Amino acid sequence: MPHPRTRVKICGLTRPQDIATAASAGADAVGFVFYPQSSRLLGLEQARSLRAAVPAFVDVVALFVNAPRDEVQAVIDQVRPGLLQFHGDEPPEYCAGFHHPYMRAFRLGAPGLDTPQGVLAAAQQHGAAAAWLFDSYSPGYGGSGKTFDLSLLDAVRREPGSRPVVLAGGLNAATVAASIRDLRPYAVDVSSGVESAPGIKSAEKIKAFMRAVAQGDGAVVDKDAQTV
Ligand SMILES: O=C(O)c1ccccc1NCC(=O)[C@H](O)[C@H](O)COP(=O)(O)O
Repeated sequence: MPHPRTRVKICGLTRPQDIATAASAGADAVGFVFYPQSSRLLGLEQARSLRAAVPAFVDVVALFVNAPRDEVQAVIDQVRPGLLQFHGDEPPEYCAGFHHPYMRAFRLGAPGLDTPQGVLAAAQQHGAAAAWLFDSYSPGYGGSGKTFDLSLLDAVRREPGSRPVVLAGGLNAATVAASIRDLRPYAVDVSSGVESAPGIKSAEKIKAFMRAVAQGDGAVVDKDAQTV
């Protein structure tokens, strides 16, 4: 059975032309960052305007870090993301409380997330999530371009009840195909690796990244179709 196509989310978009490039290159989702300390931060009006530039069949993911509930709700109401991404220390009840599909991010290498069993235990608390996103630990929470040791996902990969795995953290066109071959994630997520400057995406890097994902998918066609 063929390996299902790896989905791609491109995160941290701030310009309509980058959304157009991502969509025409085949990205499945674009990420809008609502973390005030981020260089990719969007205001509500800017996000509404960018949302209007997202074509049909491309999902919008709204990313938060420990945000007040009313800020998340305002984005849900006004930007209409298909998926929320919680990238901080949000507990399960908070994440589920919006009654909106969400993805919980885990920053691997942080205390408690530095062993495969610790990672699995943390992720299993979020069994209601639509997906689990695994990123590298960085003091600034995410979008750092840092990688993590993939063996930290060993217990998650062996666990039959796992949620779909989104691989993030330092991916780029030179590395993503090998990561797909090794891990076979449901989706990959990239930000820094397709940028020319923070928040400014490079059309060439986006296209190269999408080509490399297709190469990674092609390399696993004849193997066991199991994905995480
Ligand atoms: O992009 C940010 O500035 C950001 C800030 C706070 C939390 C998360 C953030 N970004 C997350 C992402 O862009 C991706 O989900 C992921 O971390 C991949 O980033 P990168 O390593 O830069 O490819």
